[in-house]
Amino acid sequence: MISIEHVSRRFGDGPDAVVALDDVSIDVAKGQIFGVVGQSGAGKSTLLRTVNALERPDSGRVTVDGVDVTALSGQALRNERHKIGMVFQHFNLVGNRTVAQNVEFALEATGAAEKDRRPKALDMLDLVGLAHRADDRPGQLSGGQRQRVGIARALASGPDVLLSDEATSALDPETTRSILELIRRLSRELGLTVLLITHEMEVVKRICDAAALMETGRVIEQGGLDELIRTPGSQVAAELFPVGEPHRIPGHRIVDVTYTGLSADRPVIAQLARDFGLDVSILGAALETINGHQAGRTRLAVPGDEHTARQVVDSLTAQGVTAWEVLA
Ligand SMILES: Nc1ncnc2c1ncn2[C@@H]1O[C@H](COP(=O)(O)OP(=O)(O)OP(=O)(O)O)[C@@H](O)[C@H]1O
Repeated sequence: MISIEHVSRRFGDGPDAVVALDDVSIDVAKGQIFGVVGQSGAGKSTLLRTVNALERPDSGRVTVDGVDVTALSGQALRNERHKIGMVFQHFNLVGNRTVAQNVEFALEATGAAEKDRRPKALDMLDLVGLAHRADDRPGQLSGGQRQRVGIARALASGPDVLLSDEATSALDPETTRSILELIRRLSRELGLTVLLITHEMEVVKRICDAAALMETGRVIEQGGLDELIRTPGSQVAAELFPVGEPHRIPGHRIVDVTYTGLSADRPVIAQLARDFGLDVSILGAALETINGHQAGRTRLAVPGDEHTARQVVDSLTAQGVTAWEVLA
């Protein structure tokens, strides 16, 4: 649905030039919630802005539902933007207009007839649970409620794609959770494709189907969340499961075990002790609910040598979990 192909963008010239995007390629499937995560300055905002053509890449292209947005301008671009809703960190609502009027603005931009705007705005507000606040001003609402209005406004033009620029960064943890749940519900109900940028792993963990990690303009790793958490050495997985940096222990090998889905409920470590008679110690463990499913990682110290570690990894793999030796 969204295809970012070899996109590069540089700001400035000469020694002061900043490479904000360096050969970035990302594919977001229809209906998927895709998170781009990274530190400040990684290039996330610039990337998001290339998708609705607020930013032009120096090279590469972006297509949305098969349309090359990098090649559009004028009315064609404005029409295309109606298919792409945008949610902002600071909501960007107009303070001296009512909640309903804020949503109506978005409808006006699409050319909707005046008589249809208010009923449609109320429908949108109903979708986000705020129809009863239609005639209040944004200043009378909480941060979470304002973001709900921001979402209603973004959806008013009936977009296929929702771009979210740190939509929950200004909100407290509980409100963040409710906004993320709303985005996930709307994505599922409306078949919306969501591309969100965030610096918070919590956001990735809660709603993303897939994610990309960016660092200084480059994508360091990307993939489905299930796949990333089973990839040895994945930085996304290391942040999702905070079991710490591994340390060598004399006479032991260090093995990480990752459980997803059904394997999360199986007593695989007890089985290991029975099969090999090994006195395995647990150095760390993290259990998380990732996109609604339970997943976990356990770090083991296995007494023995490389050969023992290999046998343990093979046995764990045969039991349907993902295991690998760290610091091998
Ligand atoms: N219009 C611009 N002119 C010059 N430099 C820019 C411009 N926009 C972005 N940059 C630079 O490009 C790099 C990437 O910025 P970008 O805002 O995309 O990162 P980010 O990951 O979204 O960061 P943050 O989370 O802080 O918003 C930064 O070094 C930034 O200073």
